[in-house]
Formats: sequence, structure tokens, C-alpha cells
Amino acid sequence: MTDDLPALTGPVEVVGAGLIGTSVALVCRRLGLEVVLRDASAENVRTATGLGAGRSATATDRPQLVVVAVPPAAIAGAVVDALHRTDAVVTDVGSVKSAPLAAVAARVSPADLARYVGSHPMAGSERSGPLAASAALFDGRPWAVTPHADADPAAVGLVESLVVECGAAPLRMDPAEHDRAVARISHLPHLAAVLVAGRLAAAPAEHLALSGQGVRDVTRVAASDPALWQQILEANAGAVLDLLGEVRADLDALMAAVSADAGADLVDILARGNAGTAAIPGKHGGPARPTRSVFVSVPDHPGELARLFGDAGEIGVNIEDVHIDHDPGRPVGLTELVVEKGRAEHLLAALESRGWTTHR
Ligand SMILES: NC(=O)C1=CN([C@@H]2O[C@H](COP(=O)(O)OP(=O)(O)OC[C@H]3O[C@@H](n4cnc5c(N)ncnc54)[C@H](O)[C@@H]3O)[C@@H](O)[C@H]2O)C=CC1
Ligand SMILES: O=C(O)C(=O)Cc1ccc(O)cc1
Repeated sequence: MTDDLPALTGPVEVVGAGLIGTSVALVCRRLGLEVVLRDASAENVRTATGLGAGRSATATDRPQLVVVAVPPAAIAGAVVDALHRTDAVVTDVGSVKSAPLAAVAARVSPADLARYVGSHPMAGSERSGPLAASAALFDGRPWAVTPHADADPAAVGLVESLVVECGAAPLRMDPAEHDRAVARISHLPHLAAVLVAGRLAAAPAEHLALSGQGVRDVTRVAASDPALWQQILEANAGAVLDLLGEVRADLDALMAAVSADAGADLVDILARGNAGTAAIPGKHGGPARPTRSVFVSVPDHPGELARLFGDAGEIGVNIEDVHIDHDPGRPVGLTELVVEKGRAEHLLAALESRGWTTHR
């Protein structure tokens, strides 16, 4: 699997046994590697240990690789500590790369700095802590590897081995370019979700009762930990502010188009949204493939969803994504199966012939 890369043989030390750290630890344990855990919270180490993610670290451990997975503001300090304490390769999984690199470079020798290679898995969730961890978290996800100019190539290779072992796709990037990229594809979307969700907080119950999948899709990440996101946004303020300025101009143009009844301008703005969603690469980094949603009513009984998935499998159509919405007051769930566009009609017809109620 990691043919041209140095072998990850362990021990692996994880500093910060939360969502991301414990997920990395679970992958490494699944590979049979020795994993040692450190965390400012003894309880999180206990919880992660209980999940089978490794054991508590001791002063005599000699890790091959240290993975720093603490909140953004604590990353530089934990990386410096790991470089001073061990002779291991050290990576971190923080969401922003330039500011921690500058802080580490100011505090360690060039020889120690050569063993530090930043990285960033583009996977996670709105939940935090070890109980939200999963060894499958990184499957098929991009994972940026952001070496500085003087990084040891063998250290870069070892970090890429970890990424590949986690089932993710390593993407090598310059730290500053990475920060501009995540401002666009992660930090701005997060803030957009927060602004939309903020309009719901004190909304009348009768408005909220109409909520469907659209509002849930657009607001999901707004449920994330505010303290974590404050630190992410502070660490990437420059790139985020540039984009927010562009969005402010877009918002002015949008308000003018809506208020002036300027239909053509409004269509242009909406069409830019179409172009943006089409530009997002497909799963596994491939080109975006057009998909279509197929809606199926599923009785609210044990085993019905499994039967639907089983039927789709027998029909030979791959389900790219799935959403389930409950029909208020009726014992059915409306299930949205997202499938390759060219397969949707075949799936609909075959499900109907097996007795499923579909909606076009
Ligand atoms: N949450 C997400 O979806 C993603 C987060 N990240 C990055 O991963 C890092 C960790 O995030 P999560 O796992 O979500 O957070 P988390 O809150 O689940 O875990 C952080 C852990 O670090 C511990 N900790 C805090 N300060 C520490 C210190 N000084 N020394 C040792 N342990 C310390 C906490 O007790 C906690 O167990 C962050 O830098 C974040 O930017 C990266 C990709 C996705
Ligand atoms: O939940 C999601 O979809 C996310 O996008 C989570 C996430 C949060 C922070 C990151 O730096 C990377 C990914």
C-alpha cells in the first residue's frame, strides 16, 4: 500500500486524544502498531484507552512518529515539546498551517525543525472528543501534507505513510497556499452555515416545523465547537477576511438584484452557485460526476431501511449518499438516495417493481 514510502512501524504517540487524535490512534492500533496517548485531560486518555486506542504514554517511550492533535492555539507548543522530548518525526493535524509553523520555527533548532512536517486531514465532524472518534473517519478523504522548505524528505514520507494507512489521499501543499485553500473550502462554508443557522436560533416554532433536508444540509457544521472555530479563524484571519470582503460585495449585488426585480442579474448569481457546486471534485478526488436524488417512502419498521439498501444492491446501483427525513405525523420516513444520474431511472423503475413507493 505504501510501496515507495518509509514503513510506519510505530510506536506512534498521539498528543490530544480527542476526535481526530483518537481516530488516528484507532487506525494505528488496527494496523497492529503500539500507540501511546497523551492529553491534558486524564479522562480523555482513559476514554480513548477504553476504546482500544492505545495506552497512556510514559517517560521512557521512544515513538517513531508523534501526531499532535490538540486545539489550534496549543499546537505550536505541543509540537515544540514533542521535538524537544523525542527524536521522532512530528506531525500535527491542525486546520491552519502557516502560523504554527512560524511559531515552531522560532523556537527549535534547524535540525529539530527538519523532523516537523505539518498535515491536515480534510475529515472530521461537528462533534468532538474521543467518543466521536472512528477508525473509518479518514476513508477516501483528502489529507494535506504541508512540508516547509527544510523538511527532511524521509520525515515527509513517513507522514505520507500515515495518511495512506489511514485510508486518505495525501495532497502535498505549501503551508500558505493550504491556508488560502481551507479559507475557501472550509472556513468560509463554516461561517456561511453559522450565519444561516443564526437566523434559526430564535425563530418561531411554526417556521422551524417546516424544516426539511435543505436547511439541515446548509447548517450541519454550525453545530461545531465555538472554541475550536474561534481558534481556527483567528489563526487564518487574513485569508478569511479576504474572502469575507468578496462575499460582502456579492451580498450587496444579491440584494440589489432581488430588490430591483432584476431577474437576469438574479439568474446570473444563481447560476454562479450552480457552477460552484459543479466545480467540487467527486468522492476520492475524481472529477465531479452528475448525481440525481431518488426519493423513496420507507415504512417506520425495523429492517425496512436494510431491505431498501439490499434491493438497491441487488438492482446494481451504487448509493453515493443518503438522507432520511421523517414525515411529521406519519409512520414513514422519506429516504433520499443520491445515485449516479444515468442510473436513477433504472433504480426508480426497479424499486417500483419491487413494491416501493417512489417520488419523482
Ligand atoms: N474537528 C474536526 O472536524 C477537525 C479538527 N482538526 C484539527 O484537529 C485538532 C484537534 O481537533 P479535535 O480532535 O476536533 O478536538 P477535540 O476537542 O476532540 O480534541 C482535542 C484534545 O486535545 C486535548 N488537549 C487540549 N489542549 C491540550 C494540550 N495543551 N496538550 C495535550 N492535550 C490537549 C483535549 O483535552 C482534547 O482531548 C485541532 O487543531 C483541529 O483544528 C482537523 C480536521 C478536522
Ligand atoms: O464536518 C465536516 O464536514 C467538516 O468539514 C469537519 C472539518 C472541520 C475542520 C477541519 O479543519 C476539517 C474538517
